[in-house]
Amino acid sequence: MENDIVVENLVKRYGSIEAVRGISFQVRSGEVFGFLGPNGAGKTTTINILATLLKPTSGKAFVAGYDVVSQPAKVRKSIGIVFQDPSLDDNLTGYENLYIHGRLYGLRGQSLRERIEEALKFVELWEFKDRLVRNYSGGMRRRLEIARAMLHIPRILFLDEPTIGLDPQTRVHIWDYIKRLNKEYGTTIFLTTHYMEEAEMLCDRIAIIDHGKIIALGTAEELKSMVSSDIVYVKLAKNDGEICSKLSITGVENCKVVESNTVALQVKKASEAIPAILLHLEKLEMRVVEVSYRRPSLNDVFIHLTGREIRDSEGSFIEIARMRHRARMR
Ligand SMILES: Nc1ncnc2c1ncn2[C@@H]1O[C@H](COP(=O)(O)OP(=O)(O)OP(=O)(O)O)[C@@H](O)[C@H]1O
Repeated sequence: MENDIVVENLVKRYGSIEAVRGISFQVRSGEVFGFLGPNGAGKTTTINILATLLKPTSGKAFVAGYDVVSQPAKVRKSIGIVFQDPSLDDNLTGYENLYIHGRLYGLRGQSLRERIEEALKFVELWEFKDRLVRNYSGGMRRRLEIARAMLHIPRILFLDEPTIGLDPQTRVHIWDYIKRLNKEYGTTIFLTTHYMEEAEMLCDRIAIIDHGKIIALGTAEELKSMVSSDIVYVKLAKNDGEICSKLSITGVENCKVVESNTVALQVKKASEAIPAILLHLEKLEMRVVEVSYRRPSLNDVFIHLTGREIRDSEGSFIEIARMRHRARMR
């Protein structure tokens, strides 16, 4: 299968800070590929190098077959990019924003008008085309940015944290546009995110990045199989301070009280462990109110690999700080 992005031993230093520390990976043509990692992991730096906005310190990167350092113009013709920070002109209408962008890409006349109409209809903004962008909501702006990035039908689309700061409902809509873009236009998509569910929902393959290094790469299922445990939740009718010691039976690898009456048990295979756990509790005459289990999440994979969490709570705190900063800059 053809590769649309090839990265070999890429390094980027900002003075003494090594933001990207020798990463290598390939993105296949037609694939949705995600970089998942916490803030400061080096995701934006990588995307900026691939989009020719930043020069690498060393290593090689090829996008659509072109070298990002020696053939930047050819790379730029093949790509679209949606930046993490807003980059629309607030004082123009949605239509005008796309028109200017299209002219910059050499589109004009009837074909430009047709492309704008198609792109605005794709993201369901056609009826708002004459409204000033300053009166668009956060979700509408993101959609307009996607429309702008797809205007020249790029072979590869880069999305840097495509749903950062958006509410969950709008986030799901944006995911839908990204999936459709990939399916209907065959666009190869490279996106960065620190939302695990976003990586899981959208990406064919995911590279987990931390401190400038790729620490794991594969499909969500492959990554999750690195953590070979399920988590079983057992809710008891009564609180029991000794519950974990009572449940130290064969097959239970770890036990944690998560709520007063509920324990989380780490087991190899939930389907095999649950009957044994229930039988054991019955013998102890402890009444069970509820049993559920979950497969490991990408967050469990990150914890397994780094000992830390890709904390969404921390992410949202940083997002709020960033949005405030942006608002002040406007
Ligand atoms: N222009 C710069 N000068 C100095 N350091 C930088 C610069 N840009 C990024 N860094 C540092 O490089 C590291 C990687 O940053 P980068 O923005 O690529 O990470 P990220 O994973 O995209 O995180 P975020 O989502 O917060 O942007 C961080 O330690 C950051 O502080």
